[in-house]
Amino acid sequence: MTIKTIGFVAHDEKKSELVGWVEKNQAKLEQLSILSTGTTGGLIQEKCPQLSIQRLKSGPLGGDQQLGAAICEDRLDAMVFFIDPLSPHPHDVDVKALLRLAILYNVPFACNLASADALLNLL
Ligand SMILES: O=C(CO)COP(=O)(O)O
Repeated sequence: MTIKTIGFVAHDEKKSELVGWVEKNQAKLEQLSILSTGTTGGLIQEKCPQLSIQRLKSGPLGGDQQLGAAICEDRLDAMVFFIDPLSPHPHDVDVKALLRLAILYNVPFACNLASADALLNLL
């Protein structure tokens, strides 16, 4: 499996965890094109200006659906989505739809630190 493009998403309570993980692994991630929901992508870009990040809409405004479309169109090879399991989200249906498409299209995705570390081994 060749991973050229990766998606990054995190719910608010998980954003600092994801930004820290990307910072720690940026040397490996620099070789990839990155798609990210708007707010998550902005925070990552601030800390890691050398990464090439295409920022989509914010998640609640359609960013999760844009990532889903990228999966359907074969434009996303892997995804790290740090989900907050303890808070309700108004766009929960979008989150579910994105995960459903990742499963359907056999796109590897990681939803916590341990699985994100494992995903890195595919790069
Ligand atoms: O809500 C999100 C994922 O469901 C993330 O969107 P943002 O990165 O724009 O906050």
